[in-house]
Amino acid sequence: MKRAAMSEATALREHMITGLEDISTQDLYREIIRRFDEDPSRDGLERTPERVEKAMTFLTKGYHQDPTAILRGAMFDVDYDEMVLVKDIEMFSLCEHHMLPFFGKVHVAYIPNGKVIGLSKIPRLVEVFARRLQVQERMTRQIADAIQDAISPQGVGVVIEARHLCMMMRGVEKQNSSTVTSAMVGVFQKQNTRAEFLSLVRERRQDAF
Ligand SMILES: Nc1nc2c(ncn2[C@@H]2O[C@H](COP(=O)(O)OP(=O)(O)OP(=O)(O)O)[C@@H](O)[C@H]2O)c(=O)[nH]1
Ligand SMILES: [Zn+2]
Repeated sequence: MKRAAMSEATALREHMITGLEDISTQDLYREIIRRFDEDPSRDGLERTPERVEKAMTFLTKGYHQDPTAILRGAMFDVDYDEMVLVKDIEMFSLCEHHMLPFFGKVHVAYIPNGKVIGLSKIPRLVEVFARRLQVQERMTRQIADAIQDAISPQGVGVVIEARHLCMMMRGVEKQNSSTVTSAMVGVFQKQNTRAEFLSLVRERRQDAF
C-alpha cells in the first residue's frame, strides 16, 4: 500500500503545472481568492487559505486510507446467514466535476457466508470512499466491492440517496431532486433479496429517539 501510494504520488507530480512546484497550497488558495476578485489580505480572508487547506485535507483524506486494512481488523467467524443491514449512514462527499458537496444517506446490507464484519467498520468504509472527489455511482460500487472482496459474503447491496449542491446552488438549480444509486452483488441481484433489502431501507422507525 505504501509503495503504491508513493508511486501514485510520483505519477501525480508529473501532472504538476510547470512553475508551481514550489508554491505552497496556501499560496495557491491565496491566488484563487485574488482571481475571484477578493482581497486575500483583508481581515476575514487572511487566514482563509490555511483553513481551506485544512478543510480540503480532511475532505480528501480517503485517498490515504486503505479500505482493506480497515475491514481486515474486524472480521469474525459467525454462524449467521440472514441479512445484516446498516442503514441511514450519513455521507458527505465532493463531486469530482465541480468540487461541490453532495450528501445524503448510505444503506449497506450483506448476507454472510461464514464471516461478518465489525458493524462500525461499515460507516468507516463509507468514509474512506466519501472523503475523495467522487461520483455517486462509483462510490456506491466501491463500497459494495470492498465488502465483497473482504469477506466473500453471499451478496452485498448498497443504496445511496444524495443531494448534489452542484444541482441545487448552481447549474439547473433544482432544490428538491435527489439521486438514488444502487449496487447489487451476488444474491442481491435476485428479485426477492433485493426487494427485502429495499423494503427494510424504506421502513421508517416510528419511535425516533
Ligand atoms: N453521474 C453523475 N453525474 C454527476 C455527479 N455529480 C455531478 N454530476 C454531473 O456532472 C455533469 C457535468 O456536466 P458538464 O456539462 O460537463 O458540466 P456543467 O456545464 O457544469 O453542467 P450543469 O451542471 O448541467 O450546469 C453534470 O451533469 C452534473 O450534474 C455524480 O455523482 N454522478
Ligand atoms: Zn457536480
